[in-house]
Amino acid sequence: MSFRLQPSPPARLNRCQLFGPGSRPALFEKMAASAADVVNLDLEDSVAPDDKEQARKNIIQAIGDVDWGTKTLSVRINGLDTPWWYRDVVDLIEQASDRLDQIMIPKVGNAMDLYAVDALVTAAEKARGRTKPIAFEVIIESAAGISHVEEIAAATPRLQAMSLGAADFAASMGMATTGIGGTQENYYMAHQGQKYWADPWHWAQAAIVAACRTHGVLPVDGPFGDFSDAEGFRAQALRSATLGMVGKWAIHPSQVALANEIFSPGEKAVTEAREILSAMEEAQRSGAGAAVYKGRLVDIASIRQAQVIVRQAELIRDSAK
Ligand SMILES: CC(=O)SCCNC(=O)CCNC(=O)[C@H](O)C(C)(C)COP(=O)(O)OP(=O)(O)OC[C@H]1O[C@@H](n2cnc3c(N)ncnc32)[C@H](O)[C@@H]1OP(=O)(O)O
Ligand SMILES: O=CC(=O)O
Ligand SMILES: [Mg+2]
Repeated sequence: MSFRLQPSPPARLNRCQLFGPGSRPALFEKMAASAADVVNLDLEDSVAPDDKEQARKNIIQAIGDVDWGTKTLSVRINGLDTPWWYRDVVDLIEQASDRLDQIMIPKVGNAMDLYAVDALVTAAEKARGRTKPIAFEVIIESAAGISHVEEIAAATPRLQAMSLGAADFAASMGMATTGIGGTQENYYMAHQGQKYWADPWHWAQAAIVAACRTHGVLPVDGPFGDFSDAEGFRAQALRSATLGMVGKWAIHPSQVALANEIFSPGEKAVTEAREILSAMEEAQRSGAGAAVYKGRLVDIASIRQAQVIVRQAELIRDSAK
């Protein structure tokens, strides 16, 4: 056990991040009215090169005009390998209202990428006299990004969340797929004539969760492209939640309720968690470090597990007030 305590991530809900292209302003009110905790207005890959400037203007206008309620309002800027990103940052900070909470930076490859964006954001914020600092979310979606995931997670105190971008990640890694996330037909083990499918995203997700938990950042699962496959989305999201991720993207409104359901602990889980905490309080009062709950061992580590569930339930309850 390190003597350094694991930092807590930002205490905000991030069960679902709903995306929409900045070039489709007709979607903005619908995104604001959705049940997603986070809205990501996109300037990057869902916007064609000829539409970039207009999309930027649409987004800047909408940040001030639309009632975004209590959502975390985020804009995905263009990648650092494009001619658009610095203008995205400067125009957003100089021209958008202070309602903007976060900038999402795609295809981050190392900590220096974040240093560069941080420097630009810091200067623009000072020039504008902006008092609410812009938060960052990054997308890990390249071989370089996953190789440097820990230094990226530690790169700046602005960093609040980190997502896995399965589409670009697969491309960068040279994976033999055109799907966006989910089960991959050819990724299986064969045993006694049966196929057993494995999860090709698992190792990258686990690396992201570990880096995020080490540095107090929210780990998030990215897109699931086949929005007609609710069961596939559910299976992917359940695996992510089990690994420690706090939420998942929605690239279509039909995925929002699913993500919210899966990343909200159910009543049974919350009741069990509270009962474990009570059982442990009881045990500790009598000087014991362990107890039996429903026929199984619970100990001091069980308190920490149960607290994860109870804290998330309380966050959801408080956000509904
Ligand atoms: C790999 C990555 O980088 S993923 C992240 C970037 N990608 C994106 O941002 C894509 C986001 N999603 C979209 O652009 C769209 O949902 C699409 C293109 C996938 C499908 O769009 P459509 O063909 O309009 O979808 P569909 O007809 O099923 O829409 C149903 C309803 O939901 C609305 N809707 C569609 N997408 C969204 C959205 N992202 N947010 C809110 N509402 C939406 C439609 O306007 C429509 O509303 P209506 O019933 O009032 O008419
Ligand atoms: O940006 C997201 C991705 O999957 O690529
Ligand atoms: Mg991408």
